[in-house]
Amino acid sequence: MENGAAKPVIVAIDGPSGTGKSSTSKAVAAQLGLSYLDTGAQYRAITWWMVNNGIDTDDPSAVAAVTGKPEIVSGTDPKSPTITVDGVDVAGPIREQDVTSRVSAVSAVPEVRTRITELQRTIASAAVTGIVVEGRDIGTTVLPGADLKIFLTASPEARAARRSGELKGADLNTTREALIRRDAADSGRKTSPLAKAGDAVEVDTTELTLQQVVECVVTLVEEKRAGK
Ligand SMILES: Nc1ncnc2c1ncn2[C@@H]1O[C@H](COP(=O)(O)OP(=O)(O)O)[C@@H](O)[C@H]1O
Ligand SMILES: Nc1ccn([C@@H]2O[C@H](COP(=O)(O)OP(=O)(O)O)[C@@H](O)[C@H]2O)c(=O)n1
Repeated sequence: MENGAAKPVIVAIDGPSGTGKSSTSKAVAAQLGLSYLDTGAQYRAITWWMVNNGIDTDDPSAVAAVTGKPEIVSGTDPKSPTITVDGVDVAGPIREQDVTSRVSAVSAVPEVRTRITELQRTIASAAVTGIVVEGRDIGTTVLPGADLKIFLTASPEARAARRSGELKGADLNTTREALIRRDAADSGRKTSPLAKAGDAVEVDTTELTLQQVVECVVTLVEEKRAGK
């Protein structure tokens, strides 16, 4: 590139809930001076809008009909990522139970996926130094040409324990069941299911600390940049 500027690096991190995608992606992006995009937050944001506007989230045609209405804006600084819907900060409300229980149904609607995927590609192509994008279908569908693809896994027990730790007072078994149900819905849908790309590096985080996972991914990015 001109002026010796490095080519932007695109990192795709996929995997089921509680495997450490968000924490790993933010830390890797911050450490390497890259942007960061939480695509799950975008699906949660559109779901929040549907719930707030009385749309029946179990009716795919009702969801499809209004998919273009909300304006979703993601701030991509890994040190303070933001998400707004029609100018309203929804970072808190999108983590609430009513959104979590409906997001898989909304995100399975093809019109929703087309719209959010376009948004994701626009954000990724604008990242000057590069970006870490985390989700379910980034390596397979959104950015199949990513420089590095990571697929994080962890046992359901470890993932449920991590999530229960966040949701104060939540019962471990209930959290585990809800998490397994959401994984099944996300993996089983027709359009862009949760899946490992053929060329993704799989990292099982069950026995690793967050710091170890971050170091592993940073090393892989640096190796890619060095052309190894
Ligand atoms: N390797 C790890 N070991 C222990 N806890 C972890 C690890 N990775 C992430 N966590 C914790 O687990 C929870 C879920 O992590 P998160 O990054 O939100 O996962 P995801 O984005 O895949 O759902 C967070 O509280 C996070 O601090
Ligand atoms: N690229 C993506 C990211 C999330 N999603 C959907 O959005 C939901 C919420 O994603 P998330 O990353 O916030 O979920 P957690 O793993 O943080 O609980 C997932 O369960 C999927 O239904 C998706 O379909 N595709």
